[in-house]
Amino acid sequence: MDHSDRTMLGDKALQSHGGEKPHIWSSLEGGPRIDIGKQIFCNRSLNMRNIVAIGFDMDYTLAQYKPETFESLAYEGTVRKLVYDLGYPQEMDRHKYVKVAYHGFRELSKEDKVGTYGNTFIRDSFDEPDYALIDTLFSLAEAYLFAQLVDLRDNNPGKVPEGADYPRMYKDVRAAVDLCHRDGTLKQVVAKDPKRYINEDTSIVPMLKMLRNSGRLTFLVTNSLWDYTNIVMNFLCASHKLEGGITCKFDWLQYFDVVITGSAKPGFFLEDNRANIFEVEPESGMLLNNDNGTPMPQVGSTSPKMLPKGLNKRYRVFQGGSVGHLHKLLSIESSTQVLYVGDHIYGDILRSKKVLGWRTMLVVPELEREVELLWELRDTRKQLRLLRNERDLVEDRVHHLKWSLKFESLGDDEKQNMISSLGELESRRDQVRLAHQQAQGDYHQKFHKIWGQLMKTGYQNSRFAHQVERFACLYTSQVSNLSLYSPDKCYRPSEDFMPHEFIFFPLEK
Ligand SMILES: Nc1nc2c(ncn2[C@@H]2O[C@H](COP(=O)(O)O)[C@@H](O)[C@H]2O)c(=O)[nH]1
Ligand SMILES: [Mg+2]
Repeated sequence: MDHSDRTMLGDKALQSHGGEKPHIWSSLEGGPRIDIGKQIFCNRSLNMRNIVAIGFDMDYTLAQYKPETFESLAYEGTVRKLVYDLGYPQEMDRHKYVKVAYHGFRELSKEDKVGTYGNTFIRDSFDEPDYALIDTLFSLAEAYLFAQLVDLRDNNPGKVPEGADYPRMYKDVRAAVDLCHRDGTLKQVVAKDPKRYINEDTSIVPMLKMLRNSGRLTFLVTNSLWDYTNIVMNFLCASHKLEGGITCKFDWLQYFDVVITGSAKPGFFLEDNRANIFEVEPESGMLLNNDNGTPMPQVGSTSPKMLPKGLNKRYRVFQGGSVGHLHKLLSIESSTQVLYVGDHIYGDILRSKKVLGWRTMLVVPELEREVELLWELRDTRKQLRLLRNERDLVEDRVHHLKWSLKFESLGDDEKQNMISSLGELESRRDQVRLAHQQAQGDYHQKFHKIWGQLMKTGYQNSRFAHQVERFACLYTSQVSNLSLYSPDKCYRPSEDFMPHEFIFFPLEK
């Protein structure tokens, strides 16, 4: 590994977020070298000095679920509901992949793809209700199961319940997944053994402490309800202490000025949302009426019900409400003073940015490997560009020869020479085209066997990348990457390039 490799990749050994000694910016070892997979990327300038409050989503942002256990839990829970409540058969093959242009597990031919989706590249038109968006990791089990049912219906139509066409099957899967999230199928099991389902991240507490020491307010806004939130946050913020035998049920609340559970995002971000807000009594989970965050007496009582003794009143937990309540509780004067970190481009990022004007940071766990691979495959990319340039060059020469043969008055010898050159060039063009296609396919498969690069569709940015660019001011692979940067950092976007400017750049080094 040469020096530039070390600079780009940083020192992994120093940055183990799951390890005992988290490496954060404010520690003595903290500094400018950051592993590329853990860097924070910037779409729009963001000066952290202007940020007064930093908020976090919980599920798949602070809490990263383990795919090998959590996704199986979601998948199996959903299958049980489909089989026992909705009459679907039990046998469904598990070990295949799906892709948008697949029908079940059958890849659509080019013609079928055009027939189904049209041949234009309209990134924004694939919206609900005609399309289902798989844009949160929670949706994976659902997408996989639906593909299995499509296969089952095509191959064994008699085995799916009568009248179950594709739309109905999707609705059934959706309903079963939804129920799994509401009736305890997932949460009861995770709550019993969080360590089995959620990654430990010992950087979270130091990150929150650093942000708070820098004078920032911190808050949590999650769609999960209080009982589950308390279990997950206890695990994330106190698991190492719990192992020492200390039970610290609400200690984690000290890291947040306000906690809002059951927030019903994205509706939460609408300023005209009239949802009621309730204060949660942490011990009992009881909901207390309040007036815009101010405690009020319950009917039959003359004084507001106070939280249990010993629980610092400064730490406040709520359920429901809207962004208006939150701004009031935190004394936020302008939306641009708030940075919100979430994993769901639609539920967390799009509305909060577009409607409200909050600054946003999207967490994309797949990005870590994607960025590392981009770095590892830089020579391959250079080869691809060379092949592409060669293909263009040969194609241009073929066109030119064909034109000359058609329109120039040529002597017999000259014409013969041109015809044989044309033959050679056409065969070279076919070779280069094939080599380019194969190299391009191999390159994409390095990222994901079926999907290829997350942020690309061929040479263009994917729909997901397009949304990230539009709505996420910052994006990164893990929430705790924030701990690797100064809390006063001024994030600046990279320079924009138009296609004509690439003429002047040498191929990547
Ligand atoms: N009722 C449903 N709940 C769902 C579904 N998918 C996810 N979820 C739940 O939402 C929250 C997400 O919390 P956040 O911290 O990311 O805001 C979590 O409790 C999930 O269980 C669904 O399809 N239906
Ligand atoms: Mg989330």
